[in-house]
Amino acid sequence: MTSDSRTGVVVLAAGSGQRLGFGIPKAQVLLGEEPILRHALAGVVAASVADRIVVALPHGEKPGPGTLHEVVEVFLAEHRDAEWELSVVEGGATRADSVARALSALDGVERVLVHDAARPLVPVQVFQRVADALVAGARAVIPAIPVVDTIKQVHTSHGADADISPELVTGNIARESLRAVQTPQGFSYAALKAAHDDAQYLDDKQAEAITDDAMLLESRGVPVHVVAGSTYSLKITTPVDLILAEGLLEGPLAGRWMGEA
Ligand SMILES: Nc1ccn([C@@H]2O[C@H](COP(=O)(O)OP(=O)(O)OP(=O)(O)O)[C@@H](O)[C@H]2O)c(=O)n1
Ligand SMILES: C[C@](O)(CO)[C@H](O)COP(=O)(O)O
Repeated sequence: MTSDSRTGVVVLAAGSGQRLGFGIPKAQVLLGEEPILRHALAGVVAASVADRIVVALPHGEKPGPGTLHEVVEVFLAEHRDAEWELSVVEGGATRADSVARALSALDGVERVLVHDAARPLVPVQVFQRVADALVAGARAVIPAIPVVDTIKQVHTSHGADADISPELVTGNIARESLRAVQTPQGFSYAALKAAHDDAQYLDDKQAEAITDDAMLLESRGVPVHVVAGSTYSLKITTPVDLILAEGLLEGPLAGRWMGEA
């Protein structure tokens, strides 16, 4: 445990996985031989940062064989003697709704990590870097990695050029200061809860623009600290991500790779 005060971890598994396209909730899709959610829970537990874990499951899912509820029940049964507590909540219509519902079930913790089950291979070191930064005093901390591609700004071309291609370049953005942001994102519980409570009053367009939790804190003037993420923390969004994740599960290039995950 990183500290003696209580840390909660929210595991978001309530998404439908439209872009993955398996016709079942994404967290239920097998990665190797186990559902994505099971990998995510194993990662959280291996990092030893959680006193309490709350898993957001798809809205309307009833417990039963072949469900994510069952994945959680089996995981719990295998960790009967664990020191952490684990509970489930029904997720909401959007990621932010699911976070808000899970936060309500975590009242009493001092710090909270919000993690996408869709990032099932996050190394324990990343969880620990985030948790350690919170213990060191950060109210908000996110893991991120440098952007490797050249980044250009484009505009949808409506002129004659639209016959040639659908977009025109309007500028370049220096990538040195850009970061691709991952989860788990860590927060003071009180700060994140207050931000989510206020976010209820955003209109649909504003709510749609909020794609991570840190944005809510940034808009309230809370400094958001960045720690090193990992290429292993990729988000499974489309089928190619699942192929990449299965490759990572098999191991780092069969021993030929000498880098840090
Ligand atoms: N209503 C929602 C929507 C998303 N999520 C979670 O938020 C994370 C990031 O979402 P994303 O990758 O976009 O997942 P989906 O919403 O399932 O994907 P899609 O948009 O392709 O349907 C995932 O772990 C997902 O389960 C959630 O808990 N509740
Ligand atoms: C929170 C997140 O994982 C950070 O990269 C990401 O923004 C969530 O992705 P979504 O597809 O927009 O839900």
